[in-house]
Amino acid sequence: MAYQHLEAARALTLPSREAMLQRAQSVQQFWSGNQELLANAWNEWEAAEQVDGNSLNCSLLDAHLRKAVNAAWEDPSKELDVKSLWQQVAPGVYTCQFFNPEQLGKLRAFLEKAWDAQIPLRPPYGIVLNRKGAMLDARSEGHLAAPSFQQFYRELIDAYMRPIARLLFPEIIGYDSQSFGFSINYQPSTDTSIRPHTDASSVTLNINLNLPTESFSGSAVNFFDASTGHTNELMFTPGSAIIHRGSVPHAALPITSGERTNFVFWLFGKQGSLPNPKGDVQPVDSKARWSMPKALNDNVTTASFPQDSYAPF
Ligand SMILES: O=C(O)CCC(=O)C(=O)O
Ligand SMILES: [Fe+2]
Repeated sequence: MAYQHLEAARALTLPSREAMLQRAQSVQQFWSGNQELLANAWNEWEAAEQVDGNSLNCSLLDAHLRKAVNAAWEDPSKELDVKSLWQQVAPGVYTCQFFNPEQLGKLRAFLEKAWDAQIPLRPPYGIVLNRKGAMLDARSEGHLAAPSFQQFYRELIDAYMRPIARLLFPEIIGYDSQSFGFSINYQPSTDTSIRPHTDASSVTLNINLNLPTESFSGSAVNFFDASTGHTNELMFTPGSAIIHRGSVPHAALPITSGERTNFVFWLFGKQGSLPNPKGDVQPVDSKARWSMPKALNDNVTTASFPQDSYAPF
């Protein structure tokens, strides 16, 4: 059999939604017991589907952001050009155009294809179990382990999210070595909203993946400003991103038509550690912010950013 792992993975029976919601032990056993099989299956899937390993790359990003980030990696003294692309919309909350909407079709096509691969993917528990979402980070069992996706995900986290987060939220330095990620999808008939909560992250990057042709109504994200009592209601547009301190309370309002698909990425410190809200912030220079794991393509572990296996959910 040419693709024996792929076939074996497709023959698995996914635990029921009820069992997942109850966090039954059999569910945990399913994901941990099949971890290696699933990783092999995703490898074979890329070969079987002739997935172009280079189709997911930074040309999908907004050109202004990509250019400014590349320039800052070359010369960290240019980092303010990155910062100026992010607009503060509430305390601890910034927005920016992240993906180029015209390019997003490539990413969405890949994700749809992966969704249709019939390889079990673990949906994110988060606040509620999201039916059409997937775990993305290699620390998460049942994650989207397709190698080309993992390479792209690492680049988004290591080349973009971490230095941007350090620029906007200096207190996260030292609490940003670990990454976490999942996708979410809202539809009026399935998962519609998320109640108010804070994230177990030092910083969260939430990126919309809707195509320009995919409109939706409702589904604003509310951010609560404890100092004023104000609620700031933000709407995603195709490819736009919100980056916020994990500690800022937020909620997603019910979606009333269409669909919304997002990537949600978290950073935190070793074993889930988070910055002390009252702690002193150590001043660091721009070079330290734009210091990079040695090899971006080196799946997870790098000398400067060793990953642990702690997962918040
Ligand atoms: O609806 C959103 O985009 C926010 C999602 C969120 O806050 C979460 O998954 O923790
Ligand atoms: Fe959240």
